[in-house]
Amino acid sequence: MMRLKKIPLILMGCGGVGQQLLQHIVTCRPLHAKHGLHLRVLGVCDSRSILVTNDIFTAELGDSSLHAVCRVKSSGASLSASSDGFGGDCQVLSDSEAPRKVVDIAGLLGRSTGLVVVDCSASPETVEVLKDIIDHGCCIVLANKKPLTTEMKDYEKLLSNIRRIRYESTPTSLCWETGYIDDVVQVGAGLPVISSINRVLTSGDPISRVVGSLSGTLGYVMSEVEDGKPFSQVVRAAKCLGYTEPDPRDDLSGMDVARKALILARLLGSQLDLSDIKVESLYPDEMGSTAMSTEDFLQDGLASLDVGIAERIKVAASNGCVLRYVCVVEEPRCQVGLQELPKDSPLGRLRGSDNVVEIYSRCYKDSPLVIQGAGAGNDTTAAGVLADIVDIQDLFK
Ligand SMILES: NC(=O)C1=CN([C@@H]2O[C@H](COP(=O)(O)OP(=O)(O)OC[C@H]3O[C@@H](n4cnc5c(N)ncnc54)[C@H](OP(=O)(O)O)[C@@H]3O)[C@@H](O)[C@H]2O)C=CC1
Ligand SMILES: N[C@@H](CC=O)C(=O)O
Repeated sequence: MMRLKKIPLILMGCGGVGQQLLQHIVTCRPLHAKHGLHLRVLGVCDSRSILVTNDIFTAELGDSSLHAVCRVKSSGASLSASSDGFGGDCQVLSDSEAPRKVVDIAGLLGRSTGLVVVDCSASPETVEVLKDIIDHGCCIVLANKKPLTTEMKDYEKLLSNIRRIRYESTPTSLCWETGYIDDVVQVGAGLPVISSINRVLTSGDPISRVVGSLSGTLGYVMSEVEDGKPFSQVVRAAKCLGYTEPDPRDDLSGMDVARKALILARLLGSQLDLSDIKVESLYPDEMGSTAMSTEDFLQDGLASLDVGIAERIKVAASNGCVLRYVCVVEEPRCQVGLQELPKDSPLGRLRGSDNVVEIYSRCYKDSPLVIQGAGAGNDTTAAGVLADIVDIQDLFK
């Protein structure tokens, strides 16, 4: 019988994307087994706790425990509130014990069996854990953009020891690996953005400009409002479809796109910080997170934006154009905001939550390298994250 290669894994963040990832892992068991692979989930964290197997060396959370995690989290409860329902050989640790446990496990497994820590949270706080665990030689796979878009020194730390980066996604789902076995780093998931950028760069072809529509939410919102639907209604629909960030203001403020732009700019060698990026917000400061809750924003605030957005779209249409939220990375400039674009341009033709990225270089000067495809959604994102994990299997014995 074929020996299964086992990849130990801890998941941080078990919301829309994290739950879908657990479901994909369970569903893909037979497929992975056929390829001699088994993903051994040792622990799952939410914002307050970790559910972890009692024996990290030989045991794992069984599939019935993973299903139970999904049931608990989709009901909105905390893992810590449901400690009895996960089966026998595991425990729930809460508060500061949870991140400490992840780092402890990384210390025990990083340089023996290896360990992948997957960040499917939307939290800026995980960066501290991630910096510690890469020191232990672990791999990290990120759906969360925040760890790569904090201070430059954090970014440099996370990318220390990089020999290779691959990126296969909406520029969001990233896979990192450092220090383990081969000092290799990979980034990846669905659309081949970073791997394409890297191929261009390593061939000595300097990239002068990257332009794209990188928000599934804003792409969907703009094309639906063009079709006559109210802005507030389509933003709520985008949230239900799993396109938006947990607080959709992260999308509507342009900050989520700015983070993607920053990841691309840093990949091209720029030393920019988030505050250096010119960002256009689609709502006023008075509707920010310090002024109102997400629920109030969705229920009451959003509707006040309907008329203004519809008017801007009408003006664009009268010029034969559509509105697209565009990201431009062109040293020393990096900016994100709405632009009026011809309907038949690559960005103007985009519909729904698709993303498109155009890469301009010496070789791709007049005719850019164009990468396009589905840009948001829990299923697509989780599938990309899973592909990233499987992609680094050669780093495990
Ligand atoms: N949806 C999409 O199309 C895409 C999403 N992404 C990214 O995926 C990430 C997850 O998105 P989504 O699933 O929608 O978000 P959710 O808000 O649904 O889930 C976030 C999860 O992270 C947990 N969490 C919060 N803080 C921490 C922490 N410090 N440590 C561990 N876990 C924590 C939350 O816990 P609790 O349940 O206790 O609140 C929750 O389980 C985001 O960063 C997003 O940008 C990337 C590409 C596409
Ligand atoms: N909220 C994001 C999800 C992926 O990063 C988007 O809409 O693109």
